[in-house]
Amino acid sequence: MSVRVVARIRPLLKTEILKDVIVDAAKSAGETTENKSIVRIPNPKKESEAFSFQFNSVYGQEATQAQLFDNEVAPTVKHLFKGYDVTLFAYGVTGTGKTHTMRGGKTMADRGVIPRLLSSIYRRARKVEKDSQGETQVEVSMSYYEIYNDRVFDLFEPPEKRTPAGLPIRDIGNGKTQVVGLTERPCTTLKEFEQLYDQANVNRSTSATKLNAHSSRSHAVLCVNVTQTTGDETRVSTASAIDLAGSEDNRRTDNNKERLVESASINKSLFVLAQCVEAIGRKQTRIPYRESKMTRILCLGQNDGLTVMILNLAPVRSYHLDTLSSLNFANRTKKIEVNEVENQPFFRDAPGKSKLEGEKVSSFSAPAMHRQPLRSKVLSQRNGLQEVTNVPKPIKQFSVYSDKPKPIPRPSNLANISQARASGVPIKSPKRTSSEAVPTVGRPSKIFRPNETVRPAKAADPGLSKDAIEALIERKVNEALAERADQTTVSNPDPIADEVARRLEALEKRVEGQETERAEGLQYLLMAKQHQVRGEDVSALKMYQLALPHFPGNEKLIRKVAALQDRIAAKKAEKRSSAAGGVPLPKPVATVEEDEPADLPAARRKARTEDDESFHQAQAEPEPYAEDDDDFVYRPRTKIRRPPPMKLNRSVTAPSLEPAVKHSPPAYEDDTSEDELATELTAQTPRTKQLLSIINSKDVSQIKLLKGVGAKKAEAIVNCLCDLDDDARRVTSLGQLGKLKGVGVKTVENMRSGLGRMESYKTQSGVAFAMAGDPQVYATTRKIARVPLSDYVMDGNAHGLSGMPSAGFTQLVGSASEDTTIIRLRALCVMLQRWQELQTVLLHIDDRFRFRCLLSWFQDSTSTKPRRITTAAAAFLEQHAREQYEVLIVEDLNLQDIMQVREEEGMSLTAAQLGRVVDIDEDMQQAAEAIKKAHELVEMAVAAGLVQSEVDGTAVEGRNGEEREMADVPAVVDIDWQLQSC
Ligand SMILES: Nc1ncnc2c1ncn2[C@@H]1O[C@H](COP(=O)(O)OP(=O)(O)OP(=O)(O)O)[C@@H](O)[C@H]1O
Repeated sequence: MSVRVVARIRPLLKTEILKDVIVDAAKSAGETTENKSIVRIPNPKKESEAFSFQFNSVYGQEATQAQLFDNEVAPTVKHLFKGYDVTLFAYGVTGTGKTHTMRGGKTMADRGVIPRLLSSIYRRARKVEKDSQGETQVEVSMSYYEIYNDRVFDLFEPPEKRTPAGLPIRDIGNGKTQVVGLTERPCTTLKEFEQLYDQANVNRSTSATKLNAHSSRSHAVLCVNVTQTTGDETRVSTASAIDLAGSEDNRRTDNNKERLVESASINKSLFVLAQCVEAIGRKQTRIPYRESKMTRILCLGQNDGLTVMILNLAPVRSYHLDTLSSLNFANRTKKIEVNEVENQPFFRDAPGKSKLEGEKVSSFSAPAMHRQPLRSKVLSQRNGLQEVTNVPKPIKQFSVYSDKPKPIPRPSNLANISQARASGVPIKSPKRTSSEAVPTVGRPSKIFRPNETVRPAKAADPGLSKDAIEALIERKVNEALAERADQTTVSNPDPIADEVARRLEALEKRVEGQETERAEGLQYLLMAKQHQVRGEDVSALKMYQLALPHFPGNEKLIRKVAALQDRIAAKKAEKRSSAAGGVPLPKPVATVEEDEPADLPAARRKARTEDDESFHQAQAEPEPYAEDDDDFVYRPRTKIRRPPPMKLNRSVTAPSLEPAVKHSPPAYEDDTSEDELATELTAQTPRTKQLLSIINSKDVSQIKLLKGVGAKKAEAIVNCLCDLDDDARRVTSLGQLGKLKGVGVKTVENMRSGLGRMESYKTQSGVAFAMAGDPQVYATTRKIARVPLSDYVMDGNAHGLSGMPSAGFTQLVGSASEDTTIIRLRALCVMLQRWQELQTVLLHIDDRFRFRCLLSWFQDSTSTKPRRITTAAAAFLEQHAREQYEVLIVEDLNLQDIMQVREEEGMSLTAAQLGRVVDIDEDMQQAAEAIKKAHELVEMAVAAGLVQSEVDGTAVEGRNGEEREMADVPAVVDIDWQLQSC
């Protein structure tokens, strides 16, 4: 079933006047009832013409809250009680009435969808209980959180209690995600709900903007869990009501810096949502839902349920283009097919079936957000869907009518587009040319993202990629076989086979289960630490206890828990005795961290506050949950403080081989053990892991490819490893590696720096980290940029560079001068290297003039910049400009030039040319084969050990591990060289 899309046109506000109204609701031809299903809006280029968009229902200005609820939401409640999940979400530009629709006002008539929904749920719950004569019991609980600046915050927690990094989300398999550490509140009556809901809404981030006095600055997600229990059978279903923040055009909002930051984040997430919807519409295999927390969490209709999208529209001219853009989005959304799958009841005693039990185990009181990513409909598991299909069926095909219908020439190329535009024919969903084809044919920004069939999505496998697992298993088998071959007596071959089987089993178990468990444990640890820093010992203890099962038998952790328990007990006793006027008890020796006494001298308290703040800040910077929660790495405090810029490079990306504690004297006695604990428990970085696995492969041909290691040294290393005792034949840390004969600290650093320098993009935030291993490039870039480093390393946002444009963008690209803009962009381009991030930056350029100069700069093939980015950026700018500034494209841009560049570069791509010529051609179908072949060859080259694949698969290092020029890292590096090698 498709997502049900209903549009609602809000009434005029006091500041708006009737003559500005341009949007209205109309009946579709042949409609006999009062129902309206068409939104009409004039063509911005030709007012006499109107576009008509058809949806499931359309509510005009006069529509009441009750009408909307009764017609669109009330019918879903009975399905909720049948076990289907229901998702309702409001989408629209800022100030169009989303919050009014979802939350509404305080009077009975003004109440929005959410209070009405709850009221309806309670009513139905009572009915179900009554009808079953008390045999069925219904419990209602809820969780409520917001996604603010791409971080998840529990709205039941006051803002001052929030951790800057927000709550982590993690994948829990099957494409579902879970918000870890979310509060779930039972609410038995409507009154109780209202209290909780109102209280939580106070915590929601709202601010006044020019377009809305109470603008929501976050996406708010309310999950209402309905649990029906009949005897041993329990059925849980969830209604999610989502009030998305509205996109906003910053030229109209006059936003200040803080609002701009929020706005950037909102716009980005909505853009990603649009991309997801588009990707689904195009049936692409890769849906970019991981690029924003909102899309990661949200799925339209939780995919397995009913989904209603309420499209909020403003009726007036000032929103004209925004309204068109929303209508186009809704148009695409409507075509998304979702599965309607009933949540199966489970039986309390049946092990492994309990959804509730599962939740209890996996997330302490955490109501899980079980959602799936946006995806195309696969196969419906049509369990008892009869009821659901009774919901009024959406109209199958969305159509746009024009009052004066004209044949719309489908532009086959850019010239046609110009023609079409010149003739005034609307192009609502402009056909992308090459830029569109990029994702379709798997022109991934990370070119070594393996072929789906070869190496499935990394996301599903937080610890090791499937290839790595395969390789590991193969290596294990080989090791075992080699050991067997080494044996002089083959007296007992069976035990060896058993041994291999056991080891493989253990390995599989570790890879499949324990890696995930460990990541979860680490998350608890991090949260514990955060609580502890805030002096919340009880919560910290709870987190440590939750972490315990993930690190069974870890003595330090056990000691930590015991110390905290002692300390809490001592505190209680102290409180009691001071309440009784007695002498305070002495504190236990094994305290973890001193609580801040009330009478602490002000200066000291300040120092500590600052310390804590910097800690929080430091935590927020590398964003341990950032971007890819699966690759979670708990970074001990000593390592994530931001050192001065130049030194930062070395200290962060090239971790010293010395123990972490040496770097920073512990503030408290126990902090040392904290860090040691963390060090002990944490995995090495992916780069270190990769290095160690190469060393442990004992494969001379692989080892000799490491930077600074020739054939001789490689042999020496392997000999040295083979000389070790059986047990110690593996190197498990950089320290151990450095101690091998002939390998010093410097060699290790060399080896490591030769591997995947792009790694820093993935795990750290900010451009500074991108510059990490290479101070020279960093210095040059700074020089080019002529802006202070601080502008680049702004706020350590979860998505690294995506934080940068939001916070520092106005300084960077906001300059009025064309030259400065380009110089800065050039610097950014050199630094970013990754299309994804650059795209985010470009998105913030909503100015015709800059669009034009940027586009021409990107098209200028003589300037030094990565070709991959150049072509992609040019295509992107074109596309974006086309949507936003159609006229600009037609009038101002030299399309012939673009065509020529493409023709020269892209038309006859071959695998061998890919190294130099990348991307964007008019006919990607042709190129697709070549690209696919090239990828396969690269895979082969990597597998054959001829080249080293980077950790995150972004680029490939040369044979000698030498660094590529920063400005010259194309999507496929030296493919022709690799081909020769192959
Ligand atoms: N159907 C309606 N009837 C009466 N007033 C409405 C209606 N819809 C919206 N409004 C008014 O319009 C203004 C903006 O609405 P609202 O705050 O709900 O917009 P929004 O889309 O949630 O904006 P943002 O995305 O900025 O949060 C408010 O003053 C609200 O009361």
